[in-house]
Amino acid sequence: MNTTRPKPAVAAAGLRKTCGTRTVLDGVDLLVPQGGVFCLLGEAGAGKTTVVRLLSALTAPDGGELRVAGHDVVRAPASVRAAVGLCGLTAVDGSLTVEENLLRTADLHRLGQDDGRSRAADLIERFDLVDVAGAPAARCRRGERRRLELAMAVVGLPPVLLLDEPTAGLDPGDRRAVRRIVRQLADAGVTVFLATRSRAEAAALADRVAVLHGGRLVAGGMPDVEADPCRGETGAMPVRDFFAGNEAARCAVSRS
Ligand SMILES: Nc1ncnc2c1ncn2[C@@H]1O[C@H](COP(=O)(O)OP(=O)(O)OP(=O)(O)O)[C@@H](O)[C@H]1O
Repeated sequence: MNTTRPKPAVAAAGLRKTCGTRTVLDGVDLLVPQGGVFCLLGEAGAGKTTVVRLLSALTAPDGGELRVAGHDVVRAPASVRAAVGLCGLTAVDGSLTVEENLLRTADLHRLGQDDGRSRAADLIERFDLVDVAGAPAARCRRGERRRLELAMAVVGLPPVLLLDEPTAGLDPGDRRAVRRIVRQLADAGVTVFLATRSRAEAAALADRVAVLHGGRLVAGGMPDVEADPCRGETGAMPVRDFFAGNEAARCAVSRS
């Protein structure tokens, strides 16, 4: 019998980050298992983007431990960067077509010409970009551009995908399309770590939720979505019993 437990996608212990004299993250512990969608929920300024930047090894912690896909962000930042996809990290070049942007990203991941082409074609199909594949990215609508950014983030087949407010600024139809893609990626085995201010977003997508408030985690667990027939269909539903009995968490998200 194989008793080896799969490594968590993210393991943080006592994570601290300061900016000047300001403590932005104050001892954050996180354990994100492989697979599924993990939502980090919190109001503006809670520290979500800082967590995402630490997870992608774009910045280093000032204290605590952080491993992503089994790699230590301080000792092995290059391995962490290779293991994560970060939406928006590779900038879309508006003068290139949608397809060319994907091929360029595939090239950055050293996929090789044939693999790059088939990966780009697959993503264009699956992310509903067929109609704009040959158009300059600058002409894409906002929702198409967001789907392109998502596709570019997963060209290299990262085991962990980091998303910071992936549906912000999108209209409801485009929001649903992005959520559908996020769900498909998670169902295909990608661990999605999604930072959001929106309880509706967390309720629509999350398998697990942690609530960040003032740089500290104040709640975590599984949303009560099974009882909610609207899951994934609407951005406006109340999140019933989402943080039952946890007043701190309710306060933390009351303005989101
Ligand atoms: N480089 C920096 N220098 C000074 N303060 C910073 C810096 N980066 C972040 N902060 C502060 O740290 C806090 C957390 O910022 P962060 O962007 O991580 O929050 P957030 O939860 O992502 O917020 P939002 O939802 O508005 O994006 C904020 O108060 C922000 O002003």
